[in-house]
Amino acid sequence: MDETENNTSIDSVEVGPSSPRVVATPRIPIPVMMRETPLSTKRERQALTPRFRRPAPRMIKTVPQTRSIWSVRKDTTPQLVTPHGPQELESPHYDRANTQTFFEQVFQIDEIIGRGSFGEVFAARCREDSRLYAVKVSIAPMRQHSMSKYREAESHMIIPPHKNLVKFYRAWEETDRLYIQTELCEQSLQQYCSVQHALPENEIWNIFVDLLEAVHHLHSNDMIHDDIKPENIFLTKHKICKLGDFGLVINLKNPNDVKSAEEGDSKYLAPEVLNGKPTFASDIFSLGVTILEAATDLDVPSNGDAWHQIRNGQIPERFFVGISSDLRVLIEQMINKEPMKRPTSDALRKHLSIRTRLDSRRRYILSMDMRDGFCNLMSSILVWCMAFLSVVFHPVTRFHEAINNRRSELCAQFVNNQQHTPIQTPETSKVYSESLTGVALRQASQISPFDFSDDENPPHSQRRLFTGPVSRRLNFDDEMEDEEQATCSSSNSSAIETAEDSLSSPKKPVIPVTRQFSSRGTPKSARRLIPSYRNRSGSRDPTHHAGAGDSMNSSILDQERTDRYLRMRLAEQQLDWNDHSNMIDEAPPPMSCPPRIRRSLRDMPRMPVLNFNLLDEPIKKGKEKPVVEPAELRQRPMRNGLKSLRSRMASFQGSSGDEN
Ligand SMILES: Nc1ncnc2c1ncn2[C@@H]1O[C@H](COP(=O)(O)OP(=O)(O)OP(=O)(O)O)[C@@H](O)[C@H]1O
Ligand SMILES: [Mg+2]
Repeated sequence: MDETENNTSIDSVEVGPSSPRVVATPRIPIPVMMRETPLSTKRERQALTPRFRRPAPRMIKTVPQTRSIWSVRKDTTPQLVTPHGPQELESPHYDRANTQTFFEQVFQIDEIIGRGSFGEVFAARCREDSRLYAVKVSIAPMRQHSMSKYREAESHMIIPPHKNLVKFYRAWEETDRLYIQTELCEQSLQQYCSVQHALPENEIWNIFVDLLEAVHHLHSNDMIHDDIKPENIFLTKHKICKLGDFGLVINLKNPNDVKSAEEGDSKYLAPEVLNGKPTFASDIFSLGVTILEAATDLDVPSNGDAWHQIRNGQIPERFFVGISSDLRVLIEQMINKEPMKRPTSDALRKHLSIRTRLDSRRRYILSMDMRDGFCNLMSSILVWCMAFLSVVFHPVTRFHEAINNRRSELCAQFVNNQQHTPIQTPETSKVYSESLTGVALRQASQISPFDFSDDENPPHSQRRLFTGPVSRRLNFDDEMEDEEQATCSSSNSSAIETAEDSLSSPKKPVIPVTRQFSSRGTPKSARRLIPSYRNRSGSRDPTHHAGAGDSMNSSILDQERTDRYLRMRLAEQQLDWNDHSNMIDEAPPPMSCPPRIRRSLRDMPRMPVLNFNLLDEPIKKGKEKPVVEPAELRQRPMRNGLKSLRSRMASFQGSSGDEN
């Protein structure tokens, strides 16, 4: 085709000594199909074709089931593949009795990271050392007695390890499938290039140098890789290139390998291999195409004219824009049609551009290895330390926990045992209980702490008054039971007033009594216990019709209660507060008691013993005087401690004496 007729084509622009005329044409994008040459970059192809997005890899928990046309022997025991033949495979995590495969038992499978013609590749964490590996599993069960059965595994074992080759760990066979465990890399060069497209030149040189080292290592060991391509080249997290997939590797020392040599990927295939056997030079050709693809983002053709165009050295100039002449020359030499004209790996290493980079690259890889080794060492030391510390401090933490629990148990026990309220007046109960619970009395002057009539769940400190041994100890006699207990517990002294109940019986003398259970100020829990309250609330209930017997009983009960109350008040009045011989001698609180409670107990005056005999004395009818509740007591402000109670009692005594 005449170039002058198509001067709008980019590919028609020829620059260089071979072209006499340089035609500077405007760079109008032309669809690939209309171009003179079918070669294009991968980015251009992506722009023309609908974008295909590979679906996210599926999380696989087990090795997928596959079918085979081959009838296979189900040998379930895993066999380690070694250069000296199969050997028994052992692992502390493998249980023969378990129906799962060795792979499923010893590895925790993360995801599928790749699929090839041979098999599927899984990223899996080995339970033996908790590290991640790539495990390649053959898709189809392999034919029995197949000569090439273990080729990839054998190649891995034969090739001496090299920093630019994917590291091999082990291979085993189970249920006629081959498993190859190798080092896990971050991604393949093909994946990296498909994202980055044309890579910067320094990265290209690094890749070139790494791959050249790998190829040189293989060639110097009489091995031909035969499948060099970006899909079989892997990048680590430090961007170090590693050559992998030794499925087609030819060991020149093994005549069987040479005989059964297969062609690699046609995209990267040297032209002479179509009619012959792979050679070192064919590897160099594949490496040259790989570097060309990485450097120019060329969409490498697998066949057709474009395939021949590359092999004839007719790569349009535009692909080399921005690439140094050194790199371009080396690439062109490597993809030379004539295998004899291609440089050997050794000759390439001696090239000035590569030789200068080899040393720095070696140092970089060494430093990264050392860094990784150091990080691994530190992390394993850290894990050991953490394990050690957790073992050492486990008993200490348990001990501390146990002591704390015991201490709180003892405190609770002590508080319960120390509750003593021999004088069962609302005032004393309140003072004592509040001193225990730490509720300040000044708060009580504003809001009665016991007025939670509408609250079924009073605060914890208040709830204590109605539970436990306090109320149980208040039984002066069996009959009093709930009523008296509740009277003593319920310390709403503002409830002292003339009893409405006593007015219900006109025959009885009008005696001022304590209204024991007012609907306001008496906790519901206490109200429910008390028959008088129940009767009262029952009479309010329109559905409740109390009979004559009921009212008689209740008036007798009220009378009794009033009598008892008056006797109690008399007993209180006759207390000798200065008689210390009559005091209860209590042991000091133990040290396990919280200091706050200990302090309040220490500051409290000792409680006098109540003379209960007074209660048993027969009541002298007519002699008893109605107790008039002093206004001071009724409107009593809630003040601190027994001191105020004592002074009030004294004044009350005095006032009653005056009356006498
Ligand atoms: N060690 C590894 N680290 C990370 N990814 C890997 C590793 N080995 C394989 N892969 C991924 O799995 C894909 C297929 O792996 P591999 O090339 O070994 O399989 P294959 O069956 O030989 O395929 P093909 O014959 O097409 O080359 C690779 O392209 C790569 O994406
Ligand atoms: Mg492969």
